[in-house]
Amino acid sequence: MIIRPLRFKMVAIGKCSSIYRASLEFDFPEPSSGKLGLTKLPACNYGGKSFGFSISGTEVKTSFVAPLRAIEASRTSQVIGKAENLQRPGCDSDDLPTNDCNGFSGKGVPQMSTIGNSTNIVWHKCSVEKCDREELLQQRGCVIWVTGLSGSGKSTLACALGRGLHARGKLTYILDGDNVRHGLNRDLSFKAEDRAENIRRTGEVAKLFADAGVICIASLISPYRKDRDACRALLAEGDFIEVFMDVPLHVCEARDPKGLYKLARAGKIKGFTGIDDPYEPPLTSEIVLRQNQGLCDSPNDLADTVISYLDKKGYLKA
Ligand SMILES: Nc1ncnc2c1ncn2[C@@H]1O[C@H](COP(=O)(O)OS(=O)(=O)O)[C@@H](OP(=O)(O)O)[C@H]1O
Ligand SMILES: Nc1ncnc2c1ncn2[C@@H]1O[C@H](COP(=O)(O)OP(=O)(O)O)[C@@H](O)[C@H]1O
Repeated sequence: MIIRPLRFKMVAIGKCSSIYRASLEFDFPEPSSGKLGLTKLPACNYGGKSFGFSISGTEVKTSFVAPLRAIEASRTSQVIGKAENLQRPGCDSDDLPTNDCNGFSGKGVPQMSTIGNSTNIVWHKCSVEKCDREELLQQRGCVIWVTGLSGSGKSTLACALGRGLHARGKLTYILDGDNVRHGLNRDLSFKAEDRAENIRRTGEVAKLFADAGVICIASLISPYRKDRDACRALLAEGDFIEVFMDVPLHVCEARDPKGLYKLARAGKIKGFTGIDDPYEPPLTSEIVLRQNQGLCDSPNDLADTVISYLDKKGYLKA
């Protein structure tokens, strides 16, 4: 196995003055077998099998198996509220889309909606839908939302998970808090309302990836329960899988790979999560990854836990 060095470069992006572009990778030794190998990192306190976890949550619906309908038709419909309220013609039944190519059904004027500041908008629906994309990809789109303190191992898990799923032929995409703040969210700071907007935007993007059929891995501190729950509410039941990196503050602070805790303790960074800004731990995560007796599993073992969950819930097939 090859472990590439962990590299961090501190940069100032928009209002964020101390975020890092992270680059870390673990190469898995057994890609052909599709089985993850154990990774033991020197200088990391892994301790073999002693990282505990628990899995909870309700059974997800069975996957849609409708054939791909490459029909050049489209339709419009009004959509308000949660994704589970969306009509899914062509997915859950043999109904074909009934609207014509101009996007109107001929049954009257389409209903307009007002969403936020957008007035007079109409949802435009296409006949190639999520289930069709999932059929192509042979997987089910979902969002794995990794939350935890800075230094708890979110990015490391996200990378290990991305590699593990990639080795199994699954399409993933990582939305890492640090990285998303380099572009889409470069205008946001770390004050509460900006963190909320950071989570909201990332949640919406993650939802689009899931709709594309991709297994989207979002790794952000996402310290406020309300914001995480709002992201959950964007997705259909079961499609939002919250992974809580339940690593105590003193462990994260001891790791301090970017030196941020040190700066926060010295008062040089204000409003740092866990120091002088709150972190609200999840109450009902699907997966909790926690240390046991001060030791934890390797990132690959942790990724295996998540992959087993996805497999059990049917996300690794269409
Ligand atoms: N004030 C403050 N509080 C917490 N974190 C800070 C802060 N300032 C900069 N950083 C760096 O930004 C990374 C967290 O970004 P996120 O987008 O995940 O944060 S949040 O979800 O909006 O709270 C976080 O990266 P991770 O260590 O990967 O979590 C930090 O490196
Ligand atoms: N399972 C683990 N056990 C021990 N150390 C880990 C583990 N996962 C990550 N680390 C180390 O902890 C530090 C923080 O990891 P990172 O993934 O950057 O956390 P986060 O993204 O939550 O800030 C890094 O030095 C990393 O090597």
